[in-house]
Amino acid sequence: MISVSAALQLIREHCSPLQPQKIALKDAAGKVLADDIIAPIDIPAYPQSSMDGYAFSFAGWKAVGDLGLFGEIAAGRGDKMELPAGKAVRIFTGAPVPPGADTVVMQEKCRISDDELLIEDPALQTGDNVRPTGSEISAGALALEKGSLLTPAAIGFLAGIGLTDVNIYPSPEITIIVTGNELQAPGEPLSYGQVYESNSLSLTAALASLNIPVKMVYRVEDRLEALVKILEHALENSDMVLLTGGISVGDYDFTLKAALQCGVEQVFHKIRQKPGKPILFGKKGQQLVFGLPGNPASVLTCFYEYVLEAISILQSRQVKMEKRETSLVNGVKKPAGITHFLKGLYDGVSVLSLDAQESYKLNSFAKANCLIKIPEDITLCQPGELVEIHLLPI
Ligand SMILES: Nc1nc2c(c(=O)[nH]1)N[C@H]1C(S)=C(S)[C@@H](COP(=O)(O)OP(=O)(O)OC[C@H]3O[C@@H](n4cnc5c(N)ncnc54)[C@H](O)[C@@H]3O)O[C@H]1N2
Ligand code: MOO
Repeated sequence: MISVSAALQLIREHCSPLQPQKIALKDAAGKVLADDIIAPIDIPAYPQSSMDGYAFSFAGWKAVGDLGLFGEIAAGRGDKMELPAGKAVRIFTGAPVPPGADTVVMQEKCRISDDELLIEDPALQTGDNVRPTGSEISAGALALEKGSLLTPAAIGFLAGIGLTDVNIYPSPEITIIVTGNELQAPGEPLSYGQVYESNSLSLTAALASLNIPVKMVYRVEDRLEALVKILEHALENSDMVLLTGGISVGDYDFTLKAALQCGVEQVFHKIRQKPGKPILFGKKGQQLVFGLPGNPASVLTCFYEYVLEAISILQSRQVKMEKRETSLVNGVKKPAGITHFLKGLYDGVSVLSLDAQESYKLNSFAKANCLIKIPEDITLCQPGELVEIHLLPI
């Protein structure tokens, strides 16, 4: 059995980023940029009016007073007009401000009299209501850094500088295998000795919150040959396989055996922690295998504490939980030599360790917003003591 920190270190040593892929920008929402993006052109590409009104030379206006009118420029006008001195041109939002003009007055702040523009905007200054060329971004400047998350705004920004595709770190292809003869699908009647299968749903939901679709979910009975067959198939098609159940010492626990039989190299098995003690982490080539202990709270705790660490590396993005120090509302006791991860409720000031911490219960986990980490050597935490919490990414 190894410590929590040794397990995390081994995960870091055995994971590496997935190969970047070029994809269409329209499909890139939620992905992570694998390259710096340099703006290919100035945006705006021309001085652009930000108002409906009139464009003119500010210095010219100050010199001559009222301005004569000279045509109009609507957004999208492609021919470049030159504005004669002493003139103002009718202009609309988004339209190019022509050479010879440097300022736009809003139409609400001027009036036309005898074909002349009378500007009634005492606060107006040179350059007002004009978006200068390159003022969003100039050609050659860093538009978005490698590692940035492609949010809707980031996608719009990159489209706005003319990009059609981007290099991203792909989402890992993840297959879930749940094991157990006792598992019954929710919605079906529950016979004696059966439990409703929930691990694949909680894991799928946890991955969905990271924008990672699950490639496939398999349900396998407690039979070595059956598990080997499915695991072999999953390994051929996945970057990561998450198994749940069958990783302890029972006669029907076949996860470790099946993994070894499939050529998976065991990196570690068992961490000095509760819940989730018998977790397995292994590797076959570049493919990662987590054998998560079947108890539903063990599955999720191990997912948050360890699988997130691996996904962060595969995708070159931080999806790990935010850590904070805060004071504990209620005291907790535990034996030495084992790290505990307790379901907690953090209100921004202090954290309450919830009831129902057993690993077969999700009742308290369903209400928790963090895990409280009580280190190996601590046996007693008094109310008011500082503890480390890991905020759940929910
Ligand atoms: N003699 C020992 N027994 C056990 C030990 C031990 O050290 N010595 N460790 C215990 C600990 S700690 C854990 S954690 C569990 C892990 O067991 P497995 O990974 O082999 O999991 P299973 O036995 O298959 O299942 C455990 C539990 O979870 C329920 N389960 C399983 N899969 C699902 C699912 N998909 N959805 C909902 N519930 C599921 C299953 O019915 C069991 O109740 O081992 C202890 N035993
Ligand atoms: O390590 Mo287990 O998850 O406590 O029941």
